[in-house]
Amino acid sequence: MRIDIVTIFPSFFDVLDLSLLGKARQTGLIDVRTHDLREFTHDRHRTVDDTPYGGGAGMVMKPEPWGEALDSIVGDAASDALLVVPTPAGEPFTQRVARELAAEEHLVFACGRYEGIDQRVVDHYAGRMRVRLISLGDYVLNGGEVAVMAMIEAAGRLVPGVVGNPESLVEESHEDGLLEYPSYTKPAVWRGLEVPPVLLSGHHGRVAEWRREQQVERTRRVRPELLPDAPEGTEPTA
Ligand SMILES: CN1CCCC[C@@H]1Cn1ccc2ccc(-c3n[nH]c(N)c3C#N)cc21
Repeated sequence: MRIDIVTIFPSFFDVLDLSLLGKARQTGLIDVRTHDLREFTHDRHRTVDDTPYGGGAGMVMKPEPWGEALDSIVGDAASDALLVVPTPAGEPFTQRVARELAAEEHLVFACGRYEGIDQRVVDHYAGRMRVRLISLGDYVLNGGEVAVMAMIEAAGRLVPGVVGNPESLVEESHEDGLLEYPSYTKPAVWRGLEVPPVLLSGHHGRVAEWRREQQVERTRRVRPELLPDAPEGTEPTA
């Protein structure tokens, strides 16, 4: 998988050199390239924003630098790459969307700032490649970088070979539609708190049954709307 990120804060993504994704980069499983949008400006001040047509507060990101930056990545014709634009106005980012991104050969992320990117950028590239507007959640960030970091981590870890033990991906929250069960490790008693005895029983069947029950109970308490039989409009009971 190749990932290109266009941003005015390229160093924000230096952290991707660490941990699992760092190893995936070193082994060539994931090729991550950052591009400084200001490198595609031509004025002395390296301007990337301007006042909004129609008035209003804030600034809007100019289309010209974006066009030059994205053309430098996908060329000036049709492309099989997927352009992902993080925005509060996008489709919700879920584990299903993470799986869809993980299946892509080439992802291009456009990190906006200010009030966002001139709409014509999305409209222009929608004519030559697939474009998805995706929201990290129902709250407002100052730009797309945090969202892109989360999307890259959530999708990158699903790329075959990135996580050592693929089995560990199966029993995670949201992977099977339910929240994950509680986990414990040594010591068996800590500050008077004991590990649930079934986990010390060595009976794999009972452990599996207990873990499933914990998943359902936790999901019903915290995110009942995720339960397969949840009626429309279900609210958390926690
Ligand atoms: C604050 N400012 C005026 C209101 C509109 C947003 C703008 C800031 N901003 C600029 C580019 C940009 C991209 C993503 C997000 C974003 N916020 N919340 C999410 N779940 C996001 C995603 N994914 C925010 C962004």
